[in-house]
Amino acid sequence: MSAIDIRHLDVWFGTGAQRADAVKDVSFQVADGESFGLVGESGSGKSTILRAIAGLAPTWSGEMAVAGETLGPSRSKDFYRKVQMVFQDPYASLHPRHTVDRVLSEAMTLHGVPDIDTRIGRLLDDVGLGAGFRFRFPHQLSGGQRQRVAIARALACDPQILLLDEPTSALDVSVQAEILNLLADLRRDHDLTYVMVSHDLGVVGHLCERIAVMKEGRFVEVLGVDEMRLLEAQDPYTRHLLESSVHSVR
Ligand SMILES: Nc1ncnc2c1ncn2[C@@H]1O[C@H](COP(=O)(O)OP(=O)(O)OP(=O)(O)O)[C@@H](O)[C@H]1O
Repeated sequence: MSAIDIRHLDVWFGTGAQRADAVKDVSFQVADGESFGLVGESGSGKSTILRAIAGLAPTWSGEMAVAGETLGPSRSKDFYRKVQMVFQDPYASLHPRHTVDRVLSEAMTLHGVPDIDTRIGRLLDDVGLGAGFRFRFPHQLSGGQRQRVAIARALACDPQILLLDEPTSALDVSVQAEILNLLADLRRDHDLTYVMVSHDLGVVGHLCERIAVMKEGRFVEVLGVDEMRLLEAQDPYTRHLLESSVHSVR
């Protein structure tokens, strides 16, 4: 069974004359352990797809089956253990007055994870920080270290799927590659499935096996990362996108 199976997804905001159709008739499947990328220009609907999966888009239609659950208007508590989101901006996604210890223990307490103490140490090792970071506050961390904490929080309850929304675009270029390598290692070591949004074809090419190119709410084309590297796109819009970022995809 696919980790993610989405059919004919429409997502819209507002009603009547105010209605904005953000995602239009999008279908895709992501296999267990696969990494699937969403790319396209700003406003094309990439983040809205992640938000719809996570239950953060109020109005949608179509069918979504994710982590073994057929999704309706609400999500089960266990869904939020199995499916975790990592956001672009670790500055905004961490509470400024909560220590790393508190950030990591809160979700585990909520989901009844046993032996939280030992687990926090292991999580900090897994994301390359180590126990010395346990009682630090976000303002005592660099941008890359904060994103490592956000990733550790996402991993805390042993999820199956990570929804990654531009996870490196707020970081210095020198740090971006470190975080991408970390995400690649974690996927392998924790048997994770990823859906990742990025503006940057190089980033997606580094981490994903397949990518969907989006424009104005629709999928223009889904292609494998090898086709992407060889610039073998069928659709003119995809070809234009690839050719304009040829240095980053090869
Ligand atoms: N809460 C909202 N209310 C109204 N319109 C919204 C809302 N969120 C998103 N939209 C609209 O939905 C469309 C898709 O937005 P979305 O953020 O998914 O695009 P994106 O491809 O992720 O863009 P970016 O790369 O800039 O984040 C845009 O036209 C956006 O203005």
